[in-house]
Amino acid sequence: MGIEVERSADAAALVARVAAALTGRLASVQAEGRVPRVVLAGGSIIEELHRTLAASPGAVDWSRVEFWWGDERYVESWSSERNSLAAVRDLLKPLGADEELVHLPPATDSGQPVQDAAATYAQDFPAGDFDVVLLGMGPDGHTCSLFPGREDDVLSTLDAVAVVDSPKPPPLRLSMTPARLSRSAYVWLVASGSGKAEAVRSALAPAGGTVDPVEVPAAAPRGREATVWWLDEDAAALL
Ligand SMILES: O=C1O[C@H](COP(=O)(O)O)[C@@H](O)[C@H](O)[C@H]1O
Repeated sequence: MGIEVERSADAAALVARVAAALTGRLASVQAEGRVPRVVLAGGSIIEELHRTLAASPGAVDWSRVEFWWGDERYVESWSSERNSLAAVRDLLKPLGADEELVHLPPATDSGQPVQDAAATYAQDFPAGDFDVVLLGMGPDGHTCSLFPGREDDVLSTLDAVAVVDSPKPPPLRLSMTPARLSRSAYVWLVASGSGKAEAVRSALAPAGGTVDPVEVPAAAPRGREATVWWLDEDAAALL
């Protein structure tokens, strides 16, 4: 299935729109009597989204939502480099998430080597699909901790991989694979700013017409119902 594009005028309009879409989706899953399963991410625009959601929680019972992370930096649990620490502070605590439903990825204080930590991280994933996977994207086209040219990570059939030499610090990371991220009803990637425009073009309007997911990992995860790239005009400028 292809990637749908939703454009917003600027970063503020973008996060407001994604926040409204997410609260609507979660509320409708709850109206069906299910506990929604959401995968969170890190990165600048996603952190802005967290703060917007905390201020506009919508008609969602946030104590009845389950959370995972698409990737995590493998550092101490208290490190400010952790994606999950920012999300807990800015989103989950303000909205009253139930700690029992928050699946924090392992940290180095677990004492595990990073390869073992990746297996522990994956063991905590649900047997079924996610409802919404939220993704950010780096200017190089990486998403989660899936970096361009890392074929073993991008094409892995495992649910999660250990990244030992990330080109973006810190070097040790845990990441869901595209195979696992794609086990979701919806995959929503959010990108803002001119720094992401070239990566957006490479994924959505590539020279020659075909995208190599190994070179543009952000293009790899696909939702079972839909894959939507939510862009502001600066990020979409080269389409
Ligand atoms: O390292 C990471 O970066 C990406 C993108 O971050 P951004 O600040 O350039 O928007 C993010 O999606 C990922 O979760 C994070 O670990």
